[in-house]
Amino acid sequence: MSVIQFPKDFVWGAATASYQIEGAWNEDGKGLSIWDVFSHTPGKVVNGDNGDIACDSYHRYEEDIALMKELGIKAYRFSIAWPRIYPQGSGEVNPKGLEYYHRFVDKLIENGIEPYCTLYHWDLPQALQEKGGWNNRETIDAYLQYAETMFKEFQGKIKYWITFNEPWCVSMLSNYIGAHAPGNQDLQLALDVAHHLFVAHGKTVRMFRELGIEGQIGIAPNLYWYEPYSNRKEDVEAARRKRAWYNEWFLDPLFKGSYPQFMVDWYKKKGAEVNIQPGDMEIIKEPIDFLGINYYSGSLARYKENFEDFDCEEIDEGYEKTDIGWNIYPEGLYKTLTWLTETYGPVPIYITENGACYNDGPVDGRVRDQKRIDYLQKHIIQLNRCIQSGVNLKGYITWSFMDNFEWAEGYSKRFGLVHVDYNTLKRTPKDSFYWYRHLVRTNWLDI
Ligand SMILES: OC[C@H]1NNC[C@@H](O)[C@@H]1O
Repeated sequence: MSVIQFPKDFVWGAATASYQIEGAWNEDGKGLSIWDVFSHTPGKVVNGDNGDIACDSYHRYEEDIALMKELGIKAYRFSIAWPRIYPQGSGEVNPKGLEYYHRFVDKLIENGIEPYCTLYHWDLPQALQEKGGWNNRETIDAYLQYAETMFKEFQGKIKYWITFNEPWCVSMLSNYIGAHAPGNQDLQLALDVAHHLFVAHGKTVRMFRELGIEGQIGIAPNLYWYEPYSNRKEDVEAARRKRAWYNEWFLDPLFKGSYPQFMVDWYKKKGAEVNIQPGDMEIIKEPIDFLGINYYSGSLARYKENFEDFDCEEIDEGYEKTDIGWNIYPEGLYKTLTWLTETYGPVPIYITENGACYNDGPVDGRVRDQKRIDYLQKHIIQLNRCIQSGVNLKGYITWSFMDNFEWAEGYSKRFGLVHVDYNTLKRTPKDSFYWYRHLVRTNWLDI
C-alpha cells in the first residue's frame, strides 16, 4: 500500500444544479424554464420524467446541508435558477427567489461550507427562449442584468462564481445534436449560441471586475480526451478534430481570443461559420481567475470518411463502462489537464465535475457502490499525477452530491454519493459517501 497526499489547501467538494435537484418548478413566483417546457414535452425525457419535484431540495435544503456537513466537504457547487430571480428573464426581480437563495447560502456558510455558484446551468427562462434564446444577442444583455443582480445581492457571501456550465452542452448538445433543451438541430445555430455564450461570459467577467466584486470568477467547460487509433495521419487528424469539437473550440476563445482555424475551416466546409461582431473576441478573452473542468470520459478515434460530424468514429477498445455507457478513462484526465496547461499556461484549475453513473440501490439500508469508489479513486490518483506534473490544480468537486434529474435520461441514471428514493425522497449515503468523507478528512488516499 502507498499513500497519496494532497496539498493542505486542496479544496474537496461536491456539486449539483438547480433544475436537477430543487423541484418547486412553479413555486414562489418562479417563471418557466426551457427545461420545464422540454421535460413536459412527451418523448423528450426517459420515462416522461421531469424536474417538477426532483429531490425537492427547494424545501429540504437544510437536510441536504446537514449531510454535506457530515460529508465534511469544504465547497459545495450549486447553480441558481435564473427564472426564480427573473421569472420573465429580465425586468421585475422576484423577491422570493432572492430570499430562497439567501437562506440557502446563509445555511451553507453557517456550516462552514464555501458556496461555489454557477450562474447558468441550463435552465434559461422560457420567456427569453420565446425571443430566440441564446440565438438572440439580446439574451446577452438579460444575462448581464441577472449576473449583476446576483453579484450585488450576494457580495461577500458568494466568492466563487462560474458564468456558464458546459458551453458545449448548451450549444452543441442542445442546438445541434438536439438531445437537450431547447432541442434544435442546426450547426449554424449551435455555433452562434456558443459565440453568444462566450460574449456573455466575457462581458460578465469585465463587469465583475468593474464592480469590484470580492471573489473569483471562471467558467466550466466539459472536456474529453481522444487518442488516435493508430499513428496513421488520418487517425491522428481525426482524433485532433474530435478533441477540438469539445476542447479547443471552447478554450481557444477564452485564452487566445480566436477560434481554432482548422476547425473554422472544417465548419465552413459544413456550411457554417461564426458570426463575429467587431470587439467580440477581445471581450471573450477577458482574463478569468480559474477554470472549472468537467471531465468524465474519452476514447480512441479512427478516421472514417463521411462518418458523423468529423469523419471520425470512436473505437471501443474494451474500455470498462459506467451505467450510462461512458468509457472509464482516467488517464484521459491526466492527458487533458497536462495538454491544457501546456497549451494555455498555468491557469488555476478546479475539477468542477467528475463522477460516475452507477444505479446501485439500498440493500438492507446500505448502498454498496464499490464501482463508484473505484472510478473516483482512479481519477483522483490521476489528479495527483497532474499536480506532480505542474498542473495548477486547486480542488476537486465531484459530481454529484446526490442522485438527481439526469436531463434527457431522467431519474434512470444515478451519479450521487447520496442515494435518493424518488418515491419517498429519503436520502441514503452510499458507501462512496463514507469513502469520500475519509479522503476529505485526511486529504490523502491509500492506494
Ligand atoms: O451527465 C452528468 C453531468 N454532466 N455535466 C452536467 C451535469 O448537469 C450532468 O448531470
